Amino acid sequence: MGTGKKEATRKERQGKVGDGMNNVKTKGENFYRTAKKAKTLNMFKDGKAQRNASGKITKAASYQSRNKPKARVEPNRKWFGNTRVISQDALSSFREAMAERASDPYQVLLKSNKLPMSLVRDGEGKNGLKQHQAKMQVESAPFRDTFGPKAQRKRVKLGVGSLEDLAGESAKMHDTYLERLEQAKLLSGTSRVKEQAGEAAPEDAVLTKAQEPIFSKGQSKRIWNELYKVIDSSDVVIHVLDARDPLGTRCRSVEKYIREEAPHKHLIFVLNKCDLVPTGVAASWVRALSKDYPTLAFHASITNSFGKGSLIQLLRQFSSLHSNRKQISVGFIGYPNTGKSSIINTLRKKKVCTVAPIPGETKVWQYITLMKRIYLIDCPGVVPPSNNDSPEDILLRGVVRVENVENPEQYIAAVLKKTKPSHIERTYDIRGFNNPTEFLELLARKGGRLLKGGEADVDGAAKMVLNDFLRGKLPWFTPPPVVEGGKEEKGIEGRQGALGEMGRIGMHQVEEPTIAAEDLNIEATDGMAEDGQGEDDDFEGFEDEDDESMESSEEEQSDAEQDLPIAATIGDSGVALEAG
Ligand SMILES: Nc1nc2c(ncn2[C@@H]2O[C@H](COP(=O)(O)OP(=O)(O)OP(=O)(O)O)[C@@H](O)[C@H]2O)c(=O)[nH]1
Repeated sequence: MGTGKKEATRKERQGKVGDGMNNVKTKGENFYRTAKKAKTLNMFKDGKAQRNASGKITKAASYQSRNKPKARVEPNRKWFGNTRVISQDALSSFREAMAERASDPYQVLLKSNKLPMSLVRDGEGKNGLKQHQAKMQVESAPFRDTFGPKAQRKRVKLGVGSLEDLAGESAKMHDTYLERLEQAKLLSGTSRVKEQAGEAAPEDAVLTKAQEPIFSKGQSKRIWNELYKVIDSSDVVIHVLDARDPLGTRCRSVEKYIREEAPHKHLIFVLNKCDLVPTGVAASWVRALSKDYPTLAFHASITNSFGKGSLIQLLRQFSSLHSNRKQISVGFIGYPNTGKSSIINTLRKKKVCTVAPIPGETKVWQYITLMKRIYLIDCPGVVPPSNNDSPEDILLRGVVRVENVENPEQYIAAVLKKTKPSHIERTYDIRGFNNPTEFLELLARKGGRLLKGGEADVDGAAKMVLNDFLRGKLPWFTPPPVVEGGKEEKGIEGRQGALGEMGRIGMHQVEEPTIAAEDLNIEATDGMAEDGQGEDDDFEGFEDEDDESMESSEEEQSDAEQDLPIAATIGDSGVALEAG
C-alpha cells in the first residue's frame, strides 16, 4: 500500500473511489504533525483530572497543574567527554616543554591544530589565556605595586608634563617633518611627493629617500604578490641567501610574516654560492644562521654541485613529516640573482628554469615536479623595501642590472672597499692606483677601452668591474659575526657543522612533553625513520625507486599515524653540511 498521492491515484485507478477516499491524507499542508501539535496531543494523553463525587476536581490533570516543574537539566557525562583536568604544575611544565620545542628552529610541532596551542603560544594572541592572565594580573597586583612611589610597573614615557605640552610637542614634530620633506625635495628633485597642482597637500606626502627607480627593483606589488602566492602554496619555504652577503640578502620581513602568519610552514635557509667564499667563512655563516633557522650550505651547479644530497634528504624528511598529504610544495624565495632557479635546476639535474647572471630573470612563479611527492616552486626575486639601504648596498647585492645604472663609477669605491687589494691586483694585474678613478682609468687603458680622443672609457670599465664583482670573478665576502670569546655559543649544541664534516640529517623523536602525552596521542614512535639519500643519487631512476620505498614506508606510518610525535627534530648534526 502506498501513501498519499500515490495511494489516491492507485485507488482511483482501481475504481475504489468512494467514502474511503476521503480518509486518505495527501501530502501537503498539515500532512505531518508539527512539534507543537505533537506536544499538545501528548499533554492530553497524560491523563484526565480526578474529580470527586460532586464533580469537583481533586487532582488536576498535568496540563491543568499550576505547579512549576523542577527546572533542572539532567547532567550528562558527555559534557565532560572532551575535557581533561590537570594540575597547575602539570600545566606549566607542559607549557614550558612545548614553548621550548616551539622556539627551537630544529624541532617541528606536528598536529598543531590538535594541540591546545593557545597554551603554547601564550602571550601572542589576544584571546584565551593571555586575556585571562592579564585580567588576573590587574586583579591580583596590589595597589602599591601598581601606583604610588614604589610602583613597579613601567609607565609610558611621554616626555611632557601636561596635555598642552603634548599638543605643542606634536605640532613641533609635524613642522620638523614638513621641513625635512621640503629639504629632501630640494636636494633630490626626484622626491616621490605628488606635486601636481592641488593633488596632494604636503601633509599627505611621505618622506622617502630619493633614489633612481631602478633601485626599487624587486619591490613592485606584482613581485610581492608572486611571493605571497608562493608562500601560500608552499609547505616548506626555502630562503636562498648569497653566501657572500647572507645578511644583506636576508628578507627579515618575510621571515617575520611566515613566523607570525603561517607558523605551520617550515622555513629553512640555503646559503648558495658557497663556492665563492672560503670554506671556513661558509661554515661560520652556517653556524650563525642555524641559530635562527636550519641552514644548508649549497653550490648550485648541474654537474658539480655541493649540498644537493643534504637538501634532498631534508625535503624528504619534510615530505615524510606530512605523510598524510599527497605531496608537499617547496617554495624558493630570496633576493634576485641569489640562485633560486639554479638550485632547482641542480636538484632536477637539468635545465628546467631559466637562469641568467642578471637579476629579474624569473618573472612569474613556476611549479616544477621534483618527485611524485615533492613539488618545487620558483619565485621571482624580492627585495624588502628599506629606507636604510643606500643605492650602493642595493647594487652590490646584485638586485639591479648593471647596464641600467647611471654613473657606475660612483660605486667602485665601495667595490674596492669590499674587495682585498691583492685580489684586485691579481684579477686585473693592475697596481699602483690611489683612488677609484685612477683604478678605472688604468683598467680601461689596459683593456683598450678608449673613447673618442683617446679618453679612457671609465664608465665601461666600471660596469665591467661591477659585473665581475657580482658574478664571482672578484673574490669577496662579508665576514661572519665574531662569536664572543672566540668560541661557539652553546644553544645549538651538536648542530654546528663545518664544511668537510658531514652530519647525517635524520629526524628523531624528542621526548614527549611531561604531561598529557597520552591524552594528546603524542607518544614518541619511530615514525620518522629516514632512508639516506647520497650526493650521487641517480635522480632519474630515483623517482620510481624511491617513491615506491616512500609509499611503503607511508603505509607503515599510516598505522602509526595516531602516534606520530608532536615534535620532530631536524638532524642530529642539524646543520646540513656535507663533505666537499
Ligand atoms: N658561482 C656560483 N654561481 C651561481 C650559483 N648559483 C647560481 N649562480 C649564478 O647566479 C646567477 C643567477 O642565478 P639564477 O638561478 O638565475 O638566480 P635567481 O635567484 O633565480 O634570479 P632571479 O631570476 O632574478 O630571481 C647565474 O648566473 C648563476 O649561474 C652558485 O652556487 N655558484
